[in-house]
Amino acid sequence: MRARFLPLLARQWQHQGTVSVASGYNLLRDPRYNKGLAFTEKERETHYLRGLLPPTVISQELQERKIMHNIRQYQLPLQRYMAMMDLQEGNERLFYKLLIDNVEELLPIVYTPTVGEACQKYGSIFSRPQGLYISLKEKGKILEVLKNWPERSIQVIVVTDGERILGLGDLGCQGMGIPVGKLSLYTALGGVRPSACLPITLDVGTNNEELLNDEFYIGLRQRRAIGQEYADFLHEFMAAVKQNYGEKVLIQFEDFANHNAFDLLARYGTTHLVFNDDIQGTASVVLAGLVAALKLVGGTLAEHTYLFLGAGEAGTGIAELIALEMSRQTKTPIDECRKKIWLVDSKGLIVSARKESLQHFKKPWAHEHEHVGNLLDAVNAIKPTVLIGTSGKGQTFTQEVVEAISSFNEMPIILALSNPTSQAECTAEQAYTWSKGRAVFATGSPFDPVEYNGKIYVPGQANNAYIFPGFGLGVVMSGAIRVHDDMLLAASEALAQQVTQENFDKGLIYPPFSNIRKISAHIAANVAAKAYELGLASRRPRPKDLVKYAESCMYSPIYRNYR
Ligand SMILES: O=C([O-])CC(=O)C(=O)O
Ligand SMILES: [Mg+2]
Repeated sequence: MRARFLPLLARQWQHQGTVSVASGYNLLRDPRYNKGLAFTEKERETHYLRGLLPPTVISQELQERKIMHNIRQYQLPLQRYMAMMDLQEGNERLFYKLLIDNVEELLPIVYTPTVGEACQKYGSIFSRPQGLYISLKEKGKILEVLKNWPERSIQVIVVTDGERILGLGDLGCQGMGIPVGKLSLYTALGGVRPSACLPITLDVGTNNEELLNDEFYIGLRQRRAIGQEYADFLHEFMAAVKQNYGEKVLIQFEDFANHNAFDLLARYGTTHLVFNDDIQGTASVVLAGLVAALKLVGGTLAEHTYLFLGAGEAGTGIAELIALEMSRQTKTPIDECRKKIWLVDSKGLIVSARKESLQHFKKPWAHEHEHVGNLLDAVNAIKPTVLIGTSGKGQTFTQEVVEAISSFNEMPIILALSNPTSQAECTAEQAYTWSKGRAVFATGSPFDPVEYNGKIYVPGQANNAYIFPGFGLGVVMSGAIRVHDDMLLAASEALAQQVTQENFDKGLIYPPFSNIRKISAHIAANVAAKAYELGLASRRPRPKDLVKYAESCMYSPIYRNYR
């Protein structure tokens, strides 16, 4: 049997202390090593593939052209999503090659918005499981479950409990599409090795009646665990992760509901390497966009007035990072800076009279003001220069709202951040039309360029996908043991620096995704530099050129030659 080992596999398995046999047939079914028709004659000979493949040998480039051609034949985004997932499960390198080379076309398929629809229909489209499912059934055995995952050296975990998937609400166990999608971006956009990425869904039940009654639902059929039961389960999970993977695994919390997200970040921020993408990643990307937007609109951060619709993770996270940066720039206490930022929630403007009844994460934003019941009145009362939507509810920036903010701003900055597309506060077309082409506009989900009065307007995509892959790479490559707010500011600064004059000329406040690997390398380098500066980096010695080092760490999807 010895001759049947793949040298590459044999080495890795020996390292893990296991001995397995990769015969030619199994090799074709191992997504990590499969190359399909791109196996060379020599490889087919040495790795027992003769007869298992048709005679033709083709290049990875031709495979790529073929798959793109096939994917474009599908009319429905969900079909394209399923084709991409099949490819990921069949030929991992080809999947990443495709995603990297066609990032602008494929991002909306494997990620927002299509991934949202995929989660909603996950039970029906489910074919091969991806990621690790840890349900309440595994309580007391979470460490054992982690050990069932085939990889040992994990660098990044993205974990959800499915309670607030994008702006779509509680999708229970079917939220798995999100960690899978986020980690695909960690690899494609940030260059973290796929084998070092672990998507996890914690199934603590769901309160989504439709799913509970759906015969195809894949999760536990019970209502959500809450209170102590929830806290204990999460605690077991967090402890097991640290025990199994050590201190330097980055745990990204994703799409948890507000009532858990802030507490989890606070509780584990001092003992684990944790990052909440919806609070911190979104904040970092939006701050970068604002800093860039100031070059178009003028003024400093502190000279602007901000109004948010939505006071959850994204809203308060962004608000806090803006205030932090403002405080730094002006050397003013952060409390003072917060006064430039106003938030509206479902009960109206957040004002001091409401303070007692507010959830703790909203309290810092309760300023002196009379009661204002809705967004339009708040816009007229506060007269913001920047309007940011983070409520998860679509079509809430109405024509009146956009016209109002455009009436007292030459160039209002309007960010409609809620995802997916159906939940966007307004569309790109609405923003440009209602502001008469004057808005500096970006959205969370992708929107096509819009023609208005004979001019083309290109909306930017203010999505945390710009930040978390590079941020994660920076954390991992420096061996950081904790996340610090200054590292988020460093990521933000690096992203803002990547916006070119050519982008500004098109009204863009973010660079295009086509350059994302280069952008990620700069973000990673800036984040790592900050981690070293703060004494949080454990990788010694510090590489001299961090951008070069980041680039050298990045995974390449080009096929390897097997001896
Ligand atoms: O996934 C995305 O597109 C951005 C995000 O984190 C969210 O909306 O929760
Ligand atoms: Mg999210």
